[in-house]
Amino acid sequence: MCSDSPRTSGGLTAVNNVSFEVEAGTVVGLIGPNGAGKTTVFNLITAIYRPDQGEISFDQTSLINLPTHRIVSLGIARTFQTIRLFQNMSVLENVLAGCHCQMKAGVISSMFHTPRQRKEEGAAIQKALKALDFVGLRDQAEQLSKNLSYGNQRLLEIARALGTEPRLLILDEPAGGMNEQETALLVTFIEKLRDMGITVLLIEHDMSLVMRICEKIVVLEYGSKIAEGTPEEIKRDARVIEAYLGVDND
Ligand SMILES: Nc1ncnc2c1ncn2[C@@H]1O[C@H](COP(=O)(O)OP(=O)(O)OP(=O)(O)O)[C@@H](O)[C@H]1O
Repeated sequence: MCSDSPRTSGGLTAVNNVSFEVEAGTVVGLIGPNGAGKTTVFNLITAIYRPDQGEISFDQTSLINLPTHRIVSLGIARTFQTIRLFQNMSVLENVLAGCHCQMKAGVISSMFHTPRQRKEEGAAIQKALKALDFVGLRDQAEQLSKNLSYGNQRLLEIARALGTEPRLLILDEPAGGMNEQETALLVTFIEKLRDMGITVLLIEHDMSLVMRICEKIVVLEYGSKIAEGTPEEIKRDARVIEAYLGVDND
């Protein structure tokens, strides 16, 4: 995947000339001070925003001009910085909502609840339960989402993304609001995802997490890329140190 895309919003160029690649099967971190343009990059990849120019591609397929549901069906799923769950729906229903955008049965099939429709629904439930199992929430499948702890709601968002069977999982501050124990568990999940061959691109302010699990880190400041490299290279990079000077990195 690479991107090279100015994105102007109300006169502000949020992201300018940012270009990087995410190698399949790796965990890559996108970091930078608040307002650096990290979420904007995610919104560009997932077609929430459109770049004014540049290219964003996934496995040699251009994502420019594709609608979000097509991007999901290519194998890209994401979570959001602010939790976006259907709070009054069950845990399972939330994951199914993600799976549904991949179902192929047409309107007629859905109206008459044909065998094809029933078969697809059964497969979606199995996929959803598998995703819940992965994040340890299967036992709570029937709970209302709003009754989950904050950390578990974040894990549910990951399960919902996994329900679409992505090849690339994009996580926006997955450890945000998690306690130490929940963060440690999250790290094991991300490592497991990588071992399963799922590529992970994440934004995270928890630097110890980023340094521990990312093979590569891309650093943004004021909408531009200021560094890219291994955790060791990034820790030593003078521009990165300067960008973070005075910022609490813990
Ligand atoms: N829809 C929008 N309209 C106007 N300005 C926007 C919009 N989206 C983002 N911005 C601005 O673009 C800049 C980059 O925002 P973005 O959310 O991408 O930063 P970020 O690096 O993800 O920040 P944080 O770490 O605080 O989440 C900021 O100055 C932000 O205020």
